Amino acid sequence: MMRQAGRYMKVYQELAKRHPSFRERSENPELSIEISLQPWRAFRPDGVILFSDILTPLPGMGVPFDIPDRGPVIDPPLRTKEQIDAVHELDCEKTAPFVRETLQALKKEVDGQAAILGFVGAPYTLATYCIEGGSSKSYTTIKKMAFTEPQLLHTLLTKFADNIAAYCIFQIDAGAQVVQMFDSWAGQLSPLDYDVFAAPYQKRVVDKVKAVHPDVPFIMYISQGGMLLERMAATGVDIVSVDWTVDMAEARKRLGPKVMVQGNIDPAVLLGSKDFIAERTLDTIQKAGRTGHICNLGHGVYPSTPEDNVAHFFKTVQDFRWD
Ligand SMILES: Cc1c2[nH]c(c1CCC(=O)O)Cc1[nH]c(c(CCC(=O)O)c1C)Cc1[nH]c(c(CCC(=O)O)c1C)Cc1[nH]c(c(C)c1CCC(=O)O)C2
Repeated sequence: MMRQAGRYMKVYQELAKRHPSFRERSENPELSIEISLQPWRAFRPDGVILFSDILTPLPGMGVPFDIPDRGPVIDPPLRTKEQIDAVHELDCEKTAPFVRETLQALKKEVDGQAAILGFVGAPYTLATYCIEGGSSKSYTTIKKMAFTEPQLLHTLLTKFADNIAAYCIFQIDAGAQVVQMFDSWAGQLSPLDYDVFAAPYQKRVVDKVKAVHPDVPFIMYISQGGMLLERMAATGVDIVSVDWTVDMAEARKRLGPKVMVQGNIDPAVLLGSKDFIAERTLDTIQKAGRTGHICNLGHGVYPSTPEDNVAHFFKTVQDFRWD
């Protein structure tokens, strides 16, 4: 599951109290290995995701960030040509050796019993944080740049695409067997602008990674991406992460047999009864069909979810057999 190392686990919440800095939890291998393994030990999923963040490689490009409370803060935000020109090439080994160490340790610990997943942020979504200075509701600062100084934004997106491709390859070389790219906020663009500011850079990352590692499955996720399924597949990814804004049967029909899918149960379903969780999970499995489906939620587990309900979701999937 995405965000499986999630905030809903009590062992995680206790560890986070002892180590209140997110950057420490995600950049100290001892901690990030431990956190990554918590859900593996509890639920035995088919995949174990690196505990990290999409912003983690930014300091290595000259863009420091902090997560003082809930959301990320980038101060000063990137808004001028001088600042964007100063964004530099990412030396993964020099600036993010902890990611390699964590992936290597996970691979060893899990020992082939589950797939190790790495992940990265897509250029457009990373740019929203850098230009807005953090999370946003309306994305007016980045859109103003897109619509008044497009060349400036294109310069930044190109640098991010090349660095993120290198970072993806670094994760695969360190042991990631699947990679997922999050372009969480690309769905906030009109389709016209998505095709100019998001899609070409997603594709640039996918093409560069595929040139080196053609057989490593690549997953793409966009928040509220239901209307973008065909566009997501057109980047050349192997697996489209589907959220609950679209029915899984319809998603399969629209994507055709060559594209695999991940998803798409509403995480709020896990706030319901055990029977309800099983019913909705089986509905998704049936609709996705026999092959090419990673059964998952459409997004991360909400922090208020009882761990027992998460366990029931896993059990429902693990006990299921096609007849
Ligand atoms: C809160 C936040 C952070 N970083 C970010 C946010 C969202 C803010 C916003 O809505 O604009 C940015 C971010 N980080 C991640 C994404 C892509 C996934 C998505 O769309 O939700 C996005 C958009 C992946 C992630 N970010 C994280 C993971 C993996 C770890 C996990 O399983 O939670 C992933 C895939 C971890 C993360 N990242 C962060 C924290 C505090 C945590 C750990 C959980 C916690 O302590 O509460 C900081």
